[in-house]
Amino acid sequence: MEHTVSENRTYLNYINGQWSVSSTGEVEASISPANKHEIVGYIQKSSLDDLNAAVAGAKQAQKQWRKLAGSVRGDYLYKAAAVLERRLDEVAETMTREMGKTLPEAKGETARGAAILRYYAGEGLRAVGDVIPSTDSGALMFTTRVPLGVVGVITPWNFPVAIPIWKMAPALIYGNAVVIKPATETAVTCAKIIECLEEAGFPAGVINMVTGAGSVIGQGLADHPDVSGITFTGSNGVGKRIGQAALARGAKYQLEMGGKNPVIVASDADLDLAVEATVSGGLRSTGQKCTATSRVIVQSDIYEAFKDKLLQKLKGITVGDGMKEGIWMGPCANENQLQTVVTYIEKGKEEGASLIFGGERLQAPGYENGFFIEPTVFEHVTKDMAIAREEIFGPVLALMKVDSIEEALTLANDAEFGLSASIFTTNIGHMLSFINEMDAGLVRINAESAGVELQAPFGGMKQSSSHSREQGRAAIEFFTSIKTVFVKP
Ligand SMILES: NC(=O)C1=CN([C@@H]2O[C@H](COP(=O)(O)OP(=O)(O)OC[C@H]3O[C@@H](n4cnc5c(N)ncnc54)[C@H](OP(=O)(O)O)[C@@H]3O)[C@@H](O)[C@H]2O)C=CC1
Ligand SMILES: O=C(O)CCC(=O)C(=O)O
Repeated sequence: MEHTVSENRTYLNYINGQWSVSSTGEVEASISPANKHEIVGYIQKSSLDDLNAAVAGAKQAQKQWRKLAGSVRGDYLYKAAAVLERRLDEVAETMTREMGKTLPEAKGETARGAAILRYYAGEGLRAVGDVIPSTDSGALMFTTRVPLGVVGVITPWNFPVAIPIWKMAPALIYGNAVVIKPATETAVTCAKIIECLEEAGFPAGVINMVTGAGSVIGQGLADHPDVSGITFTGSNGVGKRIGQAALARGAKYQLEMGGKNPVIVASDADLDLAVEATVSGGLRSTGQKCTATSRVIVQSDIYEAFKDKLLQKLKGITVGDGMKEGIWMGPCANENQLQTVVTYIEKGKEEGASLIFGGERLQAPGYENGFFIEPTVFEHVTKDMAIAREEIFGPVLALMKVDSIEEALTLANDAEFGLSASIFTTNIGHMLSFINEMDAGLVRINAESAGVELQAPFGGMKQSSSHSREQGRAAIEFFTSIKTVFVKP
């Protein structure tokens, strides 16, 4: 089969300030999910020797890096933001070609990456501790914070720019060195971020990237005795394994995992707003966000009106190659993901839910080489069905009908996960019940479940995370340790 080779460059590991060839000599192609014959670039299948070299370089570099003033570390992040902004179009295009989200979404995410870098650059000048009155009037007692050392960063493919940056930027500003293992699916995009960081002039060894299999390089980071902290976003199974490996050797860990995010539509809701937000929150990025809406819980008296408006809106969704203008929804990011979505659609039908929109893989001419699926809606979904309980990570909405807000809240909370949840209502009482009773790390009123603000804490309850929070000032809790200082002259 002829390959449309759009780029035949191999993206190397970045170790101790050098672009390095792996000891394995093996590479694999990163392909476009919109056209599996299009190769975006080649990435290395690295070995534990490569990882060990990266960790050793990071360990050495961190000793000097932590001694710099926070403002000096911040200057590197400001420079990186400027470089990323200059290369925004190129980075965003690589992201779209490599994982499929539409170009406007990819551009928005890349701009968000630059904003995150600037936010954490500013952290270099903010307070880190408290003065605490001692019981000894002649003593000074205060807290300060110290970096962990070398931080391992394991990232998924669904936010190829924002997630690596929202993990690396706080790690760096607080004085850690990093070794990142990006998702294989989006390693070319990650290499471009690392190029931006390199251009910003970070000292050699402070930032390292090693590509390769999760089971080798990701697990190797989790097990490595010189890696003091591991931050991970991805699936629950892998996250739990990483957490256990880190716990076993006393390392700090932070896990962001799945969601089964509900939206409640109350009788008094602005239905147009609720429909708009359900479509955007559930189907943007082809439903591949941990914050994506997947359960739509609607009060019975407005159920039919909501459903009609929703189906009407879905008819206007254009599916296709995210590089093309006018496309609203791209493909699934890879073939496995497409298969997972198809399997859940089949399960939904088998378990007795009614398919009322979409449900088919798109394979007509123009789609045949990509991993495209229609936006899909089920109704008559009951709480025990797989499509109501498990994370699908695809453009599938499950409609559930309830009689009251109390019933809606009970159903919304009947999930293993607790990441994000929304309610659409104009009733202040419903809003307050939702804020108080909804078990989720993010609760949003009259706004979609997806989309987080970089300056606010982000993380989930229950199985969605390791109960830690990322982003905003909350990041300092993971990337530093508190030291309590008692000074007696
Ligand atoms: N919470 C979220 O935002 C995300 C959730 N998911 C969920 O996970 C499902 C599967 O997606 P998938 O890409 O397979 O997610 P994974 O959890 O497998 O991948 C996430 C990251 O972990 C790495 N990894 C894989 N195996 C190991 C391991 N044994 N030890 C350490 N690191 C490892 C991956 O590397 P490599 O790419 O090389 O395999 C990748 O960098 C999705 O359907 C979705 O439900 C997926 C992505 C993001
Ligand atoms: O909704 C967002 O912007 C962030 C989602 C996210 O962190 C994820 O899907 O991993």
